[in-house]
Formats: sequence, C-alpha cells, structure tokens
Amino acid sequence: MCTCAKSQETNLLPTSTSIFLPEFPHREARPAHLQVTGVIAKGSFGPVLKVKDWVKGKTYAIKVLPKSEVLKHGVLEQAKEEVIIQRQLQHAFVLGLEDCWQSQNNLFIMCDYCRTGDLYTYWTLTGHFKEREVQVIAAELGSALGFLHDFGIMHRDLKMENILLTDQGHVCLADFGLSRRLERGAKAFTICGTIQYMAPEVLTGGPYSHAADWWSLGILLYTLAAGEFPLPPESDHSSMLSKVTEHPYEMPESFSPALALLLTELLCKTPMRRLRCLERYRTQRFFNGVSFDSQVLMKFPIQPILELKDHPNRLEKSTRGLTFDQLQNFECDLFDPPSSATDVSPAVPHQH
Ligand SMILES: Nc1ncnc2c1ncn2[C@@H]1O[C@H](COP(=O)(O)OP(=O)(O)OP(=O)(O)O)[C@@H](O)[C@H]1O
Repeated sequence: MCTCAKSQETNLLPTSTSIFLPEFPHREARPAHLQVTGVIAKGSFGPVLKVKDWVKGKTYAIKVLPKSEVLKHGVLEQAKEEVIIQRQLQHAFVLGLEDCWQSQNNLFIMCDYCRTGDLYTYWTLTGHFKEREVQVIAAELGSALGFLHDFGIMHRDLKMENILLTDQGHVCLADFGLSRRLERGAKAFTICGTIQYMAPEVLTGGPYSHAADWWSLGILLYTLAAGEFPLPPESDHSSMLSKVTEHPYEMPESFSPALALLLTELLCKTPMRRLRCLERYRTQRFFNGVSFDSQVLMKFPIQPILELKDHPNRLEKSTRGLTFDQLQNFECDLFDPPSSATDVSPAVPHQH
C-alpha cells in the first residue's frame, strides 16, 4: 500500500524531476538547517558551496549541478552514476557521500568538507614535493585506487584537482563525475579524463580498463616529485597521443632509483605490462618500510598538508576567483547567498 502511494506520488512529479529519481530524492522544502557560508570552487557545471549544518554542527561541501546543464551536456546517467558509486565507497582515503537530493532546478551532492583544499593548490604553492611526502601520498592514493578497483570502479579522472587534503593531514580521492562501474577484464571506449593524465590507450579511444587509472597515478606522482608534467598539454587528443607515443618518459636525475623504477612501471605504454594492481604496487622498493594499512597510515599525517591549512594564499587559489557576488546570478533554489562576501560565519544559527 505504501509503495503504491509512493509510485502515485512519483507519477505526479514533472519529468524534469522524475528522470533524476530515485538517485536524487526530490525535496521541495528548503533545508532550513543548512546555510551556505562560502564558495569553495567553480565546478564544470555549477559551484561547489561551503555549507554549515546547524543540526550536526558540521561543515559540508555541496556540489550544485543545474539540471539544465546536466541535460544540455547529456550527462544524466553519469550524474546518477556519480552518486551511486560514491554512496558505496567507505575508505579512509576516498571521499564518501553524505547526502544527495534535487530541487526544482538543481541536483545537490553533499560531502564532508576538506578545508585545506586540493592537491593542485598545494602543488602550485610548494612547487615540488620531497620524496618522503611523495611516498606517503603514493601509498594513500594507491590504497584508495586498489579499493576502488576491487569494487569494479574505474575513477577515470585521477588528477591533482580531484585529490582533496583533509584537516588530519591526509589525501582523499574525490570527484566521481566520470567514474564508471567496470568488471575486471571488461573494457571501456569513451575518451574521457584530463588530457595530460590520459593513458595512451584512452587517447586512442580504447579499449581500455582499470590499468588507465594507474597510468594517471604515474603522471600525478611524477609531477609532484619533478615539479612539472612530463609533457605539456596538447590542444587535442590525437596530437597528445603522438606526443605520448614518442616520449621516452625518462626519469629526472634528481629522482631516487626506487622512485624512477616505480614511475617507469606505472608509465609503461603497454597496459598489459603496466604495473596495474595494488599487490604489485605495494611491494615496490620505493615503499620499503611503508605500511599500506589505512589505520597505520592515518596515524602519520603528512606534515606540510597540516601546515597548509594556515597558508595565506591557500583560499585565494582554491576558490579560483568565484565569489558570492557571482553566485547572485546563479539560480540556486535552495539557498539564499548572503550579500557580497566570500566567506561568512553567522553569529546566530537559523531557527528550525
Ligand atoms: N568536499 C570538498 N571539500 C573541499 N573542496 C572541495 C570538495 N569537493 C570539491 N571541492 C573543490 O571543488 C573543486 C571542484 O569539485 P569537483 O571536481 O567535484 O567538481 P566538478 O564539477 O567535477 O569540477 P571539475 O570538472 O573541475 O573537476 C575541486 O577541485 C576542489 O577544489
């Protein structure tokens, strides 16, 4: 009886709402216990907002996806896939999903807020990383990737901007907007991701599989340690493919032999010969003495990440210039952005 009433209710909803069900439950009322207190970043389709939950006393990040943009870009199924995937994932170094819903005009994806920002911001501020830091970041990200792949999920957009830094001094894999469920051994064909991180088999249009994520991790770790990408970006996939195919991926002399060996294995152009599973990754000489047990890793924060919280340029870099003023033009039908401010902390919580 209850199910019947529910399906009648669904039938009454407009198509612009029902097509996003059941992944994004419809909520008509404004969530009075949530208050926007800042703008974190400008995502591809809409802003990422900083929000205070006055009931839980916690701060969250909410990614706002305008339905019109989702439909215009034909990414309805991908938006649903993003929350289906993120809901399943509970791992120390993976950003989990707190809640998601839809209003008349927008989809909302709510996650824990990582106030230190993302790894890209950190990299642009510090230039390059010491090998000891690369080692811990590599262990945390490798264990996150192995966990994802065991679930049959390919991330497909591993890059510094999608690695968040936690208040506890660790990294956290985020943004499952391009992720896909893919059984081990199965292949994908869509060219997607960020051009500088794309494996050669992705640039050719596939077939590719989980091994492509390990290539992206190799590019990321190389870039952290070297302070620059192995190759600059090209304007299109085919020129990038030519560059990647020709490039020898020789390691800078400044790299230790153990790091050079790890990266050579990850940046192997033949996916079948590439280092592409956690079991082999963790036994690399570069990780001698490093535990891959999440609980052990959690006990040892990456010190510079802890220090970054107080870096004066961090916020300016990570908001990428988006302010509340610009948000006024954005129809965000659940929130009233406070008047011109980039970050507000209200003295009096909303009544509810
Ligand atoms: N939970 C969070 N805590 C702190 N910052 C976040 C959080 N989620 C996202 N961000 C910031 O917002 C940026 C964009 O978020 P996200 O990548 O999820 O959006 P997107 O629309 O997929 O954008 P893009 O196409 O640039 O990846 C991230 O690079 C990060 O700086």
